[in-house]
Amino acid sequence: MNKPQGLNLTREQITALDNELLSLLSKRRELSLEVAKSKEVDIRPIRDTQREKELLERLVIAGREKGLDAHFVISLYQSIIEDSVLNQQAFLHGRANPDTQKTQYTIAFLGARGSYSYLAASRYCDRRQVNMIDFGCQSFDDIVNAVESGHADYGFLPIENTSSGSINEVYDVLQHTSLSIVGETTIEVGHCLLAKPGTDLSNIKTVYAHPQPISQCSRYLSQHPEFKLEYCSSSAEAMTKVNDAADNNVAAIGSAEGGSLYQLSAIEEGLANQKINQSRFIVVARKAVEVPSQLPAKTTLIMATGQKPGALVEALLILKAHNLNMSKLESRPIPGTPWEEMFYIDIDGNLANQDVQQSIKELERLTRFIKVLGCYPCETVKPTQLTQSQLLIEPESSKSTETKPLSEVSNSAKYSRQYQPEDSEVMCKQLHIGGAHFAAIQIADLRLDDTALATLAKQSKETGFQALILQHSATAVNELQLKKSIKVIEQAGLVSGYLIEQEADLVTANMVDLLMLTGQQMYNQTILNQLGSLNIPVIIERNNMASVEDWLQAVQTVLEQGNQQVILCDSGVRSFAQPDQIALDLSALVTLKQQSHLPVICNLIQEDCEFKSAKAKAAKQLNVNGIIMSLPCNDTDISLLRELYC
Ligand SMILES: O=C(O)C(=O)C[C@]1(C(=O)O)C=C[C@@H](O)C=C1
Repeated sequence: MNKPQGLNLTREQITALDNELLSLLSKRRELSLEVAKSKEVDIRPIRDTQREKELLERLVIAGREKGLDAHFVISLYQSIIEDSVLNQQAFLHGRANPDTQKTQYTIAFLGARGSYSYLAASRYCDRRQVNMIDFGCQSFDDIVNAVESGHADYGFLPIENTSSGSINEVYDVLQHTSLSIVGETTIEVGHCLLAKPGTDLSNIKTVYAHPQPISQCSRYLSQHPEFKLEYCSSSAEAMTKVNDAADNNVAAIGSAEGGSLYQLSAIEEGLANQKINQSRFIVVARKAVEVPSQLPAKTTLIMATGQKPGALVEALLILKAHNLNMSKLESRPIPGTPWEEMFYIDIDGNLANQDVQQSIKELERLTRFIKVLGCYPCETVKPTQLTQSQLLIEPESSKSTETKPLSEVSNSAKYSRQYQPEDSEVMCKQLHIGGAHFAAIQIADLRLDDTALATLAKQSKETGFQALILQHSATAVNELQLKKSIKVIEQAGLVSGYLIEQEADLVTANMVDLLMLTGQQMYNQTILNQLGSLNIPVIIERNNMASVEDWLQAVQTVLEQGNQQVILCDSGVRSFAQPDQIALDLSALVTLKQQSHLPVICNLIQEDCEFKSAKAKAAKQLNVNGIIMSLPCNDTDISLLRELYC
């Protein structure tokens, strides 16, 4: 074998080649801007997916001839095209709003340099080739105040994350601001464990992080019970703490990019539960902007429908009638009006569009309050895909061996609508959940004496509950006591259930009518497998730090084992600003109802009293199939239940 050329020489050649690649990419960008200019004149949409398909198809063939595989070529060009589309959008948006064209923007964001908000803001400025002047803030209110008062040109607010859902506090801030949404941007949130260079993982005792990264990395953190978690107001604060620490036994969760600003190294990478972990930010400014018709636009509305039953559904039907897609729906309570809620709706459409204008007019007649928060370019560039047959295009030379088309095997998950389009129903004696059936369930402490339990169970039945789930956090189940309690429940005409908090609790499976798995055990494969082998309904509660994807994965495990009587139960997720508080995740309910045919119920036990009613009613409007409350319930809960049954 010939002696290979020296490493240094090869590396020099690679460096030279990379420089050439960069020059070519830069030239491609310039040409893409030329295309934008001609599209501005011809008024043609920026996106041309037919052109993209032809381009990808041609490149896959050309790449194969040069020894490059199709997947590599496609993912490379999907990134290049995304960059090209976003640059064209930024260019045309700037042209349509000349007063926004400056050489520098003062940007208010959460935390300091290095925080995810900072990274999102600097990326936004980079794309527009403007300098960014930092205006780090301590809270969302401060960000809004900075822009309203003119101290900053733009504010960056995180609105949702692919693993932890909507950021409710930002929606609350939007209720009271005079600012308009003028843009959005999504960044990849690659969580790393950041420490001083040379620090060994085994030395780490304390981890500083913002509550959101903690929730998004819950699986990694559960594998490190030795870490003491310290909450910080931003990832930048977490990094500062590690930088300032005298010892090498502390780490922060943040991005590698942000960490480098604090001289920290990533000692562990890919901490997030989900492979794709992205955060979407909205950009707010004092003046609304116009979006040229060639750009894909989003319009965000805020509205209150009043207490009229079915009003939200009627409002959504207006959008449907105008063929408008709603990409997001969120609900928040209105302070001072405990029975009403404010809805936030993202519509895929331009405010200047006839259908959008007409729907707003029609919505005005139906609502007590409606305001457009802004119309802005949509920055989600859905990558163009090639079909299997296009991907299997073989180079001319190897066409002699025919490629068999891939069989269309359905791999849909059992919980999904692809697997079963219609809503499924779970029936258990007098308890019917799913489809058009709405159910109410209570959770009671097993330590109640039989007389007290009998009185409460009777009240529960009279109030409209159909099932009572017993809970007892003791290490071993007292079977005798349990049997007596179950008898009392059945005598009251209720369905009996047991809350599974540990493996040992599974002994109750042949005593009660149904089981509920606590969210804390949602990742316990042994329990999931055993629940899957049962022939009674099981309610799977979402872990308050788990993503919807993880939750559905747990449900899939149960379904695969055979048990098809599965009910999903959302008990809320940790709140962004107050990690000690649990709040129902309404946007997750929308996603869930779209993705899954299984019945969904909401557990209101941990919900803040102030927001409980508004949240429960919004959940009902989103076609949730039932609720869980604690036993006994108070007068407010009773009247809420009555309203929910209406
Ligand atoms: O050819 C165009 O129309 C372009 O705008 C250029 C380009 C590209 O970068 O290749 C970008 C966006 C379109 O969707 C298609 C192709």
